[in-house]
Amino acid sequence: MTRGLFISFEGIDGAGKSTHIDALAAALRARGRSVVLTREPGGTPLAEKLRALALNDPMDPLTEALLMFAARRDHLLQVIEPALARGDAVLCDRFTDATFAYQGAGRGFDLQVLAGLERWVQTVPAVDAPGIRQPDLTVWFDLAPAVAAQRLAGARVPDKFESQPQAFFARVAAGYGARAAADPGRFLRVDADQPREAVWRDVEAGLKQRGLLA
Ligand SMILES: Nc1ncnc2c1ncn2[C@@H]1O[C@H](COP(=O)(O)OP(=O)(O)O)[C@@H](O)[C@H]1O
Ligand SMILES: Cc1cn([C@H]2C[C@H](O)[C@@H](COP(=O)(O)OP(=O)(O)O)O2)c(=O)[nH]c1=O
Repeated sequence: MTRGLFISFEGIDGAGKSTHIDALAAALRARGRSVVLTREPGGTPLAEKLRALALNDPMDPLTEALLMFAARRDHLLQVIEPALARGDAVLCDRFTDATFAYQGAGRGFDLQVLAGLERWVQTVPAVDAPGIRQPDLTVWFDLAPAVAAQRLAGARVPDKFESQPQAFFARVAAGYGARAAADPGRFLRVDADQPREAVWRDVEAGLKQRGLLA
């Protein structure tokens, strides 16, 4: 049976994740893989309710982090783990790196507490201790906040995070950089400040190089 494959997509709002997730899903399906496209926070009825709260209601950083991880636990158990057990490819628009980047670096919430929650939430029967479930690959769309803001201007109505000032996104971007530096083997950094076709070529090349795309 084909081994499951778990790929997350990360980057600040407007970096171009959504633009390329569908293309990767199509490329994998064209090669005969079953693909589950999903997102965080969200991906299950309960987690989508938590998403609506987390993205719209004001709350303190601990409450926000707990909602993100509560949504993640439900999503992991209901959707991601069963899909990986079937041998599917799971493409997830954001995962735990986003919590470290937004609630940790962006809001300034304690990274040690986040690391503890990560360990609790991502401990699953299919992964032998002391390991935890992590994406096999994280595609990180790296883009300067000023460029992302330009792309988003007029493109959609901003949610609670998207309406944050650029200084917030500069911290979030640095947070992603720190996560990537701590686990370089898992991260594929893509320069998102290029035309769409060039960004896609880099995504495709990175996957091919790792033997994840024929
Ligand atoms: N390489 C690119 N160059 C210019 N604009 C882009 C590029 N990639 C995406 N966009 C546009 O930027 C906006 C944000 O892209 P999107 O994929 O929704 O980002 P994200 O999902 O990371 O928030 C969209 O309007 C999209 O059409
Ligand atoms: C997964 C996750 C997302 N977020 C934020 C980042 C985004 O601003 C928002 C939703 O992400 P996203 O789905 O990328 O938004 P959109 O569909 O509008 O492109 O949630 C966190 O703050 N922490 C998290 O753990």
